[in-house]
Amino acid sequence: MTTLIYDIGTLVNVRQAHTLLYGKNLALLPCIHNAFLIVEDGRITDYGRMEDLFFPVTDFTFHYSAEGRCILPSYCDSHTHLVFAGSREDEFVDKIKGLSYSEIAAKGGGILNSARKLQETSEEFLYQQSYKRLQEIIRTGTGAVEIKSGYGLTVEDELKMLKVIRRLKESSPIPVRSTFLGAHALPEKYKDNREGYIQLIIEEMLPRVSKEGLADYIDVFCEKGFYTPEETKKICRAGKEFGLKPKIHANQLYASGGVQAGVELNAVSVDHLESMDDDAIVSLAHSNTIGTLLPTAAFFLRMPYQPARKLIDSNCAIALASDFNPGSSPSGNMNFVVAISCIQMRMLPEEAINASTLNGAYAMELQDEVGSISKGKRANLVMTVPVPSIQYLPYSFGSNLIEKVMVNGEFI
Ligand SMILES: N=CN[C@@H](CCC(=O)O)C(=O)O
Ligand SMILES: [Zn+2]
Repeated sequence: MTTLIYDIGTLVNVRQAHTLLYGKNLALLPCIHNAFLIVEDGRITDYGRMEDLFFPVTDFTFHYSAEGRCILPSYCDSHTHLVFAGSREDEFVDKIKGLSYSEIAAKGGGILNSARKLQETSEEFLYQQSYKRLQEIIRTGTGAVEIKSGYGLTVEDELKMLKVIRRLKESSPIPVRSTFLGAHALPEKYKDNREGYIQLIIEEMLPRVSKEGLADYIDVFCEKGFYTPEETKKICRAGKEFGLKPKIHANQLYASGGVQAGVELNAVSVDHLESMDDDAIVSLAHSNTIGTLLPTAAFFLRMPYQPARKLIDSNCAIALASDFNPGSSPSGNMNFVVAISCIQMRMLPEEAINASTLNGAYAMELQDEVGSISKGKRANLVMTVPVPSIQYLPYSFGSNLIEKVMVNGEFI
């Protein structure tokens, strides 16, 4: 089945060969104006300028005129917790009344609140709720996603979450990557026995996760009041023994050494980065580890935004992700992530698009499948409504500017 899309106003992020984009290269966004795109059996097979399209449009099984609209690769959302049970709007109201994220966590809210809800929820119901969220983010333009466990916090409940992620992988039309986050918080039962819970993760959870092939990555919430850099390294090294590469939560609330721990572990990514000191920036800049910024978490928690400009100007490799979760970012809408990155973190629109597509794909090791308009990659694309320019997308935040979404070569 061959599909031609012609009269594309701007075909965005077109690259045959590519590498992870560091520093100033993040601003280089290759585009073709007045373009065509050919898709065969779900994959991109050709593209170019309209004047170089030598076949009549009627030669193609399906042919659509984009009538000047833009086409971009779908978003690659490399950090979510979209498998969760219920919502936490009561905490949202507590935050409005002035309680901090740490204060809410200390009074049994936060991650432990979601863990209690999840433990009481059946695998089937958890799957149904999560499947709806997955469908919703696909409709808003996400074409590949990473999903974490971490609201189970017991052997059986962590496995339950990971099995739900596996079912999503099987039923999802877009690629899904799975991350084991047993070390997301310290369960109540272990509050005086940290060592005991870490032992449970390493000796009981990890072997089962590995035996059942349930995860691609290992994550730890490396933060004051959660897990120390030393504990993070211990857990991630154990994960590596089982073939799981680290992608960790670092420097969200404090500059607590998480970035340096991630770099030392050769993590695929260190994520959050609201609280960066010079040491952490230098460490990240001299590494192959991607810094994944989650600006909607900073927005929702009213925290300082990630120092995106400083990170890019220091030559770090930056990705953007939604952090979709019930506590600190109850939205998986990557259009808003891109807009807020430009508005509040002073990223250029070109940088934000690259960081949420190609670099996001690298942050899930899916760069050969998705993240750019390249021959051989999946045709996971978004078509905008008529817009005057690419810069208009983050500028006109809040409007739905996506007219159509293509997944595996089909408009959904
Ligand atoms: N920071 C740690 N984990 C999530 C928040 C989880 C929650 O509050 O439920 C995050 O990435 O923001
Ligand atoms: Zn997170």
